[in-house]
Amino acid sequence: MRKPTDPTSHQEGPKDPTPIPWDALEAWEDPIPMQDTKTLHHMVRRSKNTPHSTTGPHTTPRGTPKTPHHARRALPIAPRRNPISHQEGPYDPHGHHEGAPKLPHHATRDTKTRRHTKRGPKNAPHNTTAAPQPPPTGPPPAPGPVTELRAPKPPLLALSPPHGGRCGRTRGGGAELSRAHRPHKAGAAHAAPRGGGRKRGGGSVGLGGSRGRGMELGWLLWGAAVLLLLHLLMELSPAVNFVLRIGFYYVLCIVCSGLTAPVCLLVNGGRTVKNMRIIKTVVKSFKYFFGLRFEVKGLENFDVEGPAIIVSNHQSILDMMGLMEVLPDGCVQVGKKELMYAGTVGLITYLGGVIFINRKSTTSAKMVMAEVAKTMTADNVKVWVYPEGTRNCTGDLLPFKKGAFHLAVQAQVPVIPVVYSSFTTFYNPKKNLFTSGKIKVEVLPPIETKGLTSDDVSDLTDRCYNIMRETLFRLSGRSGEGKDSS
Ligand SMILES: CCCCCCCC/C=C\CCCCCCCC(=O)SCCNC(=O)CCNC(=O)[C@H](O)C(C)(C)COP(=O)(O)OP(=O)(O)OC[C@H]1O[C@@H](n2cnc3c(N)ncnc32)[C@H](O)[C@@H]1OP(=O)(O)O
Ligand SMILES: CCCCCCCCCCCCCC(=O)OC[C@@H](O)COP(=O)(O)O
Repeated sequence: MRKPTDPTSHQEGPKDPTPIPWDALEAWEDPIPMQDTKTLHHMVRRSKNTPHSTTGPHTTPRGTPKTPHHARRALPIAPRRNPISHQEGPYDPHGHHEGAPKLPHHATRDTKTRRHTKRGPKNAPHNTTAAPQPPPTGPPPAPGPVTELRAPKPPLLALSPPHGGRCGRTRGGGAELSRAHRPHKAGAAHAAPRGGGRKRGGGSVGLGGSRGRGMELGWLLWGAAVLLLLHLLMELSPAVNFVLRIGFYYVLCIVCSGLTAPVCLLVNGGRTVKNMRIIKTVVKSFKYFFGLRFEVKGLENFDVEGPAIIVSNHQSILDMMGLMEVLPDGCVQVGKKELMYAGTVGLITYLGGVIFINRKSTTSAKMVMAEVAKTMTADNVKVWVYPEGTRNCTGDLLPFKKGAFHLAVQAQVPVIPVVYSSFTTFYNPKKNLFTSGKIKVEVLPPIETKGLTSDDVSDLTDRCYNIMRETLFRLSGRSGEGKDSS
């Protein structure tokens, strides 16, 4: 007996002179899950080579390999045409053809019912010459989960070898339009099944296409409607506007962190200040989503020899955009250790070289800062610190913590103050205010610490505080206020 070519195998078997009537597979009643077509092809091929009687009860000759159970399960019901005996004839949607494999018990339950009601007793020989049946009267049978008997729409791309053509080394694996969707070729080896091929093919492609387009249009319309509604709500309610915009910012941070982290790992291999370049590039794009503009002055003040301590005011989580807008190369930040656990944002801050401190423990914070003082010169990194130690969106400055200034004196590096104008003109959580706006940023000249000691830290802190507060008021259009208070 000829060894069948297993379409699922990639070994080339003997050429088969007559192409498998793949269209017959389309005649099968059930939509065949893609992964089962191969099983099906396998079954068809195997059984094709087993001599079958085409009349009388079907007996499997001795020695024919059994249909594996799983393959039987995959096999659908009542084929349109018997792909094994290739009998021509009208399609009997409820008849059971000779040669079609037995179905597992559960799958035949519904068919039995249907067959009696529609087609006479069980197993009656299929009358291939009978006139086409009158359309069934009464309500159509409810489609069963497995025994759906309506002509299925076969997958547009059926995994099957090209029809009759050659597909390189193996007969398996090609993807092609299935019979029902292929343009009908005149004089094809097998006439298209009644009510099948041409109509279904033409119809289904057209139908599928227009239905697909209709679905897309529907979704687009829905999307547009939702966006319009959201826009209206944002216009009408400051609270909705605030929540949606800040929520979007959070989502942007979380998602972009998750996407940027692998890039940092791939490009730089792990935790390094070099990742800040990548992070900076991504975060700098955020301003466009929120209609924020930065007006920067004094960037040349970052051009100091070697490391430095940068201190800036801290108003909100939006500060990350201001930070990245002016961040010089080789600069890490000091952040609260809770940030490390902020999901993907924690990962990206870790990869960016952020120094995490425990604000609740002065001792441990001091130890970390002392460690940084030692290494920053060796590593030639700048360190960005928010001396207020927390966010403050009042338009004024909180009293400064001294940690950054102890760090600068211990490392004998300059302190470079950076001031951002007040966000209160466009951002105030208490008033649900979050609109577009302009932020003025000024990098002030460095303050030298060479020769200073820890005793000078208090003065250094106060000096820096005053300069920065005055600048803040100036940039925020409140000049004249900062001079009198110390
Ligand atoms: C791709 C898309 C990505 C999207 C997402 C964006 C990701 C962006 C990626 C990456 C950027 C990440 C950016 C993160 C930014 C986070 C920002 C924050 O988390 S801000 C909160 C934490 N930072 C601070 O807290 C620093 C400021 N604090 C200090 O420096 C403190 O001084 C500290 C914590 C060290 C200690 O704080 P104390 O609460 O004890 O207060 P005190 O007054 O400063 O110190 C008490 C006594 O200890 C002495 N002392 C302080 N530090 C000392 C030191 N280092 N050595 C010796 N003595 C010290 C002081 O002189 C003071 O003593 P006497 O009052 O003078 O008697
Ligand atoms: C899966 C959980 C993800 C959580 C998403 C968090 C998104 C964060 C967006 C960027 C955060 C930038 C760092 C920052 O600005 O943190 C605030 C701290 O400086 C000060 O904290 P606090 O005022 O003392 O509470």
